[in-house]
Amino acid sequence: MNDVYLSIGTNMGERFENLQYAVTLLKGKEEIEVVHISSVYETAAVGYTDQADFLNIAVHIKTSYSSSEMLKICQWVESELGRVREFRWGPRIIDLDILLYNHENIETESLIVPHPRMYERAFVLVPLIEITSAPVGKQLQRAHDILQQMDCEEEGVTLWQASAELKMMQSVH
Ligand SMILES: Nc1ncnc2c1ncn2[C@@H]1O[C@H](COP(=O)(O)OP(=O)(O)OP(=O)(O)O)[C@@H](O)[C@H]1O
Ligand SMILES: Nc1nc2c(c(=O)[nH]1)N=C(CO)CN2
Repeated sequence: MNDVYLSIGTNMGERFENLQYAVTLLKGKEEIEVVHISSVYETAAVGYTDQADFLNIAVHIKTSYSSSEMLKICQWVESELGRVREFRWGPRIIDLDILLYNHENIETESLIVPHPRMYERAFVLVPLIEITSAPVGKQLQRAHDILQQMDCEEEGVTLWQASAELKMMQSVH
């Protein structure tokens, strides 16, 4: 089984329901076990800043899918929620990014892992580190070290809901 960390973000429509639906779709796949879901964080938009705040979570899954299959699953979830690609870093009903796939470094035309911008994004690092009690491996240790230097409030990341409802959806409660 492969250990995979995903980042999920949304800033359109019913944001919490969007997160719930995305996790439900992942859980519905026989090849995916949802091990941990972070609390929900409200985060100021990064990149293109003239848009609504996001809700962000990180999810740890175990899966037999390869990394390229996992990318397809993420894109399938996005399309099931009706995501329309408008412009880079623009508003979105849902966005699933693969942060880490085991300890692998992957670089293909369609997939780069670790996610190339994850280490500069507090909205990724805060939920990610929350669900990794011991940062095992170089990549998580780096995420942990960078986060220690960040001022989360200044970065616009605040706890929105330590969501029991979402936590109920993970296999370890
Ligand atoms: N680790 C990754 N996770 C998800 N998509 C990736 C990854 N690496 C490369 N991609 C590619 O990035 C493409 C664009 O993704 P997307 O439109 O979600 O970008 P974005 O979310 O707007 O920006 P960002 O990549 O900065 O998060 C996808 O079609 C996918 O092939
Ligand atoms: N706060 C926040 N900002 C973003 C996000 C996101 O999920 N949260 N996703 C982006 C593209 O991946 C660009 N900017």
